[in-house]
Amino acid sequence: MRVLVVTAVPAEREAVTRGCRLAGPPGGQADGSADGSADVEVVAAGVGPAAAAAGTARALALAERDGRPFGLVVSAGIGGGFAPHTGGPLVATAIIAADLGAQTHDGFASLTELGFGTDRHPVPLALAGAVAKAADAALGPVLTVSTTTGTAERAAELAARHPGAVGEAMEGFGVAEAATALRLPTLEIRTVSNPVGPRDRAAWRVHDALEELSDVFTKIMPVLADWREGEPT
Ligand SMILES: O=C(O)c1cccc(C(=O)CC[C@H]2O[C@@H](n3cnc4c(=O)[nH]cnc43)[C@H](O)[C@@H]2O)c1
Repeated sequence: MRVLVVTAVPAEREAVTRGCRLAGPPGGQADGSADGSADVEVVAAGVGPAAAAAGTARALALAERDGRPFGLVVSAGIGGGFAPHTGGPLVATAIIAADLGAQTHDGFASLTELGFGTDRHPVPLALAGAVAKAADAALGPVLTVSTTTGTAERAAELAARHPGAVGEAMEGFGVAEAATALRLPTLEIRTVSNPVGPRDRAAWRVHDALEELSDVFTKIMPVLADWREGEPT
């Protein structure tokens, strides 16, 4: 099965590619079992949900045209962590558009609450759990925003609205929208570069998070290689 991994920037794409290479070449054993590596293509689609959706849709469409369709799509990269997840890998149990909706007199109303569609995408939970176990990652909802949280108040507002949320990033919902349009399952995997909250660029650990991202993909490649479409979600 082919896996499409979508990152925002080239540095994340290189980190994922390094991690995949360390897991060995794609292919399978003569008996059809996996050899611990998956056939992975990694694209850097740009920052934010719109760029992510466009880049994902393009990659999926080209693969369909070429007769080499993908079976799984993964949104991956660095991200913010909600306390207590201020470091390490995160795996989404749901991919949620946290600021897609309307400001009302009663506060924020999501797209779902407005009746205009969905503000969340499910993930194949059995696969997410296996990936999280392999990567020693925290499991929980990952929020997609168009504006990075910059205050403790906003972080608290998001955490209260989405109990159990482990992380925040800017691409997952866009990737999931494009994947869902082709009825493909989506995962989101992040490594924490900073705590979600007050804007403090000095607190960002981008290099460490990129190193961790490589390590995560080396660890999870056998899980991705063994997974088959249609398995329990
Ligand atoms: O506020 C700043 O000065 C600042 C400095 C560097 C980077 C940013 C970003 O907003 C990076 C967004 C980019 O990285 C992902 N990311 C990483 N941490 C977070 C976060 O806490 N909230 C949302 N996105 C985050 C994101 O997926 C983008 O690709 C700001």
